[in-house]
Amino acid sequence: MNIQTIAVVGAGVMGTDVALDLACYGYNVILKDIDSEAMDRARKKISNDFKLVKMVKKDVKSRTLEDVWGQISFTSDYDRFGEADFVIENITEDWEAKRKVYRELREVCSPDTLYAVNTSCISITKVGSLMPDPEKVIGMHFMNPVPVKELVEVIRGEHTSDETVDVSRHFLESFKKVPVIVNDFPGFVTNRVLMLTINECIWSVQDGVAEPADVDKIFRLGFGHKMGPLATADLIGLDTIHHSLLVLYDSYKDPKFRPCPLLVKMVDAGYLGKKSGKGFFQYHL
Ligand SMILES: NC(=O)c1ccc[n+]([C@@H]2O[C@H](COP(=O)([O-])OP(=O)(O)OC[C@H]3O[C@@H](n4cnc5c(N)ncnc54)[C@H](O)[C@@H]3O)[C@@H](O)[C@H]2O)c1
Repeated sequence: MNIQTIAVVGAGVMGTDVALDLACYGYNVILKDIDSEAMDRARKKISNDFKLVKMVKKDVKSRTLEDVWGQISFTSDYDRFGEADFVIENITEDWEAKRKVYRELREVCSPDTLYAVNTSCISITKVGSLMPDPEKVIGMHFMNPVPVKELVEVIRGEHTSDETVDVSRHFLESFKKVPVIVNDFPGFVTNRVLMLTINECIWSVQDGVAEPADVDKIFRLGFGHKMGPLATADLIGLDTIHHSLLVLYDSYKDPKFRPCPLLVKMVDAGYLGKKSGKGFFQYHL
């Protein structure tokens, strides 16, 4: 299958960087969001993150920011989705929101289009059940920040075909990703473990065991992590952590996944982490 045009749905933290990464490797990208402010932030993020890409990725050194703008078209509608070989969906981690989008996508895309769900915890099988051809639906859990992280956790839904897995693997390798294929279970491997760790660290802060900086220092110096769990939570977005824990809690019906009240309070207060300028730590926007 010759993949040239990728429709990226959702221009938030992940979708924007997915679009940038693909554009750096010459793919035609249609980047869609329903929020005009998100689009403005996406343009700014692409300009900023492109500098990072140039520093860390030797194979795209000859690319310019003008090249990148030439590869990405920004849109708030589905007009060009019929051209998409692959859709990579990165909207908010919320089942009802995702359900609505897939209902729309099935009306506007070609029958040959493949669908990659970028989700932290939502079942790929459940997303597949929304589509006429669930064999063409696969999970692609990209790591943040996308252009510098090679790993992609690829999730095979119950009905995902071997062909979709093979095409996805080759597609990801074409822009220097390293896919690891796992089976579909809520949270997969990464977030089943990571969300629990982050949540437990937040409980430790709430219980007054340690300040956020010390919690993270323990993980960095004690366990050799490059980044502590609370800085990771800020990078991911505390709203996304909250949504992910709710999905895990609902899926396993296990109280160990209940979101810590301090997390809920911070989300209610608009302290979403790096994207809002304040989370467990402070950031310049
Ligand atoms: N943030 C991370 O580190 C991370 C890592 C891996 C996977 N994920 C997953 O990726 C997905 C996106 O996460 P994010 O952090 O980019 O979220 P985000 O909140 O930063 O961005 C989501 C974007 O989706 C847009 N959106 C919502 N409904 C839409 C619709 N119907 N059509 C088009 N756009 C719509 C919003 O306007 C927003 O710009 C989530 O499912 C999340 O769990 C996030």
